[in-house]
Amino acid sequence: MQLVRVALALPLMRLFDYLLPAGQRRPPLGARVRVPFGRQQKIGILVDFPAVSEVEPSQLKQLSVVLDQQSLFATEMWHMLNWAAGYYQAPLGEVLFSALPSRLRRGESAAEQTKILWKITALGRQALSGGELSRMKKQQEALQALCQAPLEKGNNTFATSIWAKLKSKDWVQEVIEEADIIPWHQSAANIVNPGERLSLNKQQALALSQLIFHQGFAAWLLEGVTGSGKTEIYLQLIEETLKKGCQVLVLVPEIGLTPQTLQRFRARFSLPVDALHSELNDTQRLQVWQRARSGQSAIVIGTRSALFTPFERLGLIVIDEEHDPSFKQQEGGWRYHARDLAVLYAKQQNIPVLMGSATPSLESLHNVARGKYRHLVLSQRAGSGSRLSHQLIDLKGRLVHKGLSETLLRKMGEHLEKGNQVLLFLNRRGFAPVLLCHECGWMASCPHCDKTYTYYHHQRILRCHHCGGQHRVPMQCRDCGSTHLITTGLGTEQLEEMLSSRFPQFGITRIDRDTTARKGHLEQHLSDIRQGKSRILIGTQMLAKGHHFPDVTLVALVNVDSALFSLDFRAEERLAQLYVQVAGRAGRAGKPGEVILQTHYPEHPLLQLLLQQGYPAFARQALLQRQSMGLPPFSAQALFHARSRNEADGEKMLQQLADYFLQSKREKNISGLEVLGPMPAPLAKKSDQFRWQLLLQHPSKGVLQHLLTDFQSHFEPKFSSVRWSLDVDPLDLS
Ligand SMILES: Nc1ncnc2c1ncn2[C@@H]1O[C@H](COP(=O)(O)OP(=O)(O)OP(=O)(O)O)[C@@H](O)[C@H]1O
Ligand SMILES: [Zn+2]
Repeated sequence: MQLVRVALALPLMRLFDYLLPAGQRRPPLGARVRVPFGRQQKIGILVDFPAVSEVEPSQLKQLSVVLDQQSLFATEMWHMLNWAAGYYQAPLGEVLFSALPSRLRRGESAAEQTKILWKITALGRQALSGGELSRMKKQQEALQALCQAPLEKGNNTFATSIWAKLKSKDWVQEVIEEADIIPWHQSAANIVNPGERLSLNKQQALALSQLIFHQGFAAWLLEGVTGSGKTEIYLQLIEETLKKGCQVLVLVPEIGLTPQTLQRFRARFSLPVDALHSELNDTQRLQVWQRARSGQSAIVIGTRSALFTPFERLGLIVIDEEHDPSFKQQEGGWRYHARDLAVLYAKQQNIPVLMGSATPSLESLHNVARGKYRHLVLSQRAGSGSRLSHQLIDLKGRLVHKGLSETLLRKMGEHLEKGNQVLLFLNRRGFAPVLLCHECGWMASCPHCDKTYTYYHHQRILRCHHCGGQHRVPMQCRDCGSTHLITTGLGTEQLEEMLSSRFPQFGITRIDRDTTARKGHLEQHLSDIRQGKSRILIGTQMLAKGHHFPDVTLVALVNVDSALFSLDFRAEERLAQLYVQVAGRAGRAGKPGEVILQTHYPEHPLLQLLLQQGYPAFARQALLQRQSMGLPPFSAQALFHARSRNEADGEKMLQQLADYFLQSKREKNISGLEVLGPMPAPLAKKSDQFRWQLLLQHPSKGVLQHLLTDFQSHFEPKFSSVRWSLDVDPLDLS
């Protein structure tokens, strides 16, 4: 009897063996199968045909049914995912399943379904024009929509009941859509919309010609200052790739934040551009997966997980803002880095990968220095973008109005009077981060997280930014009973309030997670900014990323001092990147741009270096520092997290791990291994869970890999009360 080995979507490192029913043809690796598991049936993915099983032959069960006659994974994808499961020490089942759209995870068919469409009938048109529908608003809207184009049954914004009513009156009918799966490269004559393409400046042209001239795999780092026209280079390289009949994958940090980018791609190409964003439902996600796989999409744009989209013929991967930490999965069972995997994947396929940033990660710059990545540089802004002037304002001893210095307020006035826009960056939402007792110093803090509550003035509420918990604002101090409660610190809500009384004549838009939580609000805010309705822009990180606002001439960073003294060794890199990205929103179209940074520490070496010599000089120095301290990218790290409701258990479990690794170090004589911890995580308690961590570090990735693999096969931590996870190449130590 034929044995098959199956990976299930379970947080377990082991695989499961079954028997193939007699007489059944051997399915391909990467096909889904349904198997008995305890009393249930589970979907698994076939990963091996072992010769023998550790399970007693009498205990082996037969698999129930084979769901796919073809593998769901192309060879390169299969290799990449299998490699990644090993490298990131993740269960293969979790890895393979997370690469599939959820409908396939549930066992639905992978083949493209013929769609059923709703179309309007002649009777329906009569009803619409005859005004019979004035009291049936929804039905009227649905018919009006059908006048534009047919809608897919089961995949549109109108309720099923509306369609039932319309159908009962014969105003609509169901029509089966003719399958048209002609790959675009067989049908398309014109790839680019004329008039959209820009003529490149010298630096851009040089970079593009190197990219085009090179054949096969190469990892390119395009380091171009903000507004230097990196996107234009992506677009023109993509055009060349499409002309060869190949598809393109574009990875971006957050697609919802910058709808402009997507619009720019759609405006440029007259071919199908599919976006994978958070608002797609499961059906739409599956459709993008199918369209890319069958070659119907020319370009797929998406965040981290879009890397797992199957392509019929992939020719290029572009990664925009490659330094962005969101490319690293920070939660769950397998914490992969999409950029690093993309490089490996591109190599297997022998295609180029182009990574762009104004502020490349130190990892990527190190890879350039080691000759692993090729470097392209754009040192000047393109088109009418101007050079920026930078200024530090020393807040020490100055008069400050709610966190803003007189100098900044005056500058704001000047820029606004000239008809320009001003952008204020403050990475803290809410009114104030602390509510405290003026008599005794008690601070209102979340009982579940041991962190202070953020105070929201407008809603009169306290909110915990870690667990999302809420509390009404107390009237009195819990310790001394005083009613004299005050806020300290500044959040975006308070900044908005202050500025609207200071500059009542100018519209203000605030962009943070609170003002954009509802669907459509972000788009509304961005459009207010673009139309000039609002002239003062206040925002958190959300406003710093990739936006192009031509009328912004002044950008101010209100308060970034806490990042200067963080314990995280990556904090300086993050701050430098943030500064450059935020600053880069100024002076992008013809008008000179000014950047102001307020600080109590103007002499801080990081600020001095960054402002006087720019990001490349900062990065060079930061790399030297990392090297002298043996930190990444000059060493490899792996971080164990443990969390439990009981304060002691997480620590105990990690102590066992630490002992295990220290023992391995002695026994195997591994010099250079550092075992740091267990120590409380920087956020030591969250949602009633106590959080601990243990950090391993070794100069060699390979050595660390071996240790971890050994660990997985030898060590079973015995604490049922503790949930733990392992993060290889961690980016976030919180
Ligand atoms: N060759 C060119 N000639 C004229 N204008 C250009 C050229 N290249 C780019 N631009 C314009 O310069 C602006 C910035 O370009 P683009 O958005 O491509 O830069 P970027 O480097 O991707 O920016 P960022 O990293 O800040 O997002 C855009 O308005 C773009 O239309
Ligand atoms: Zn909390």
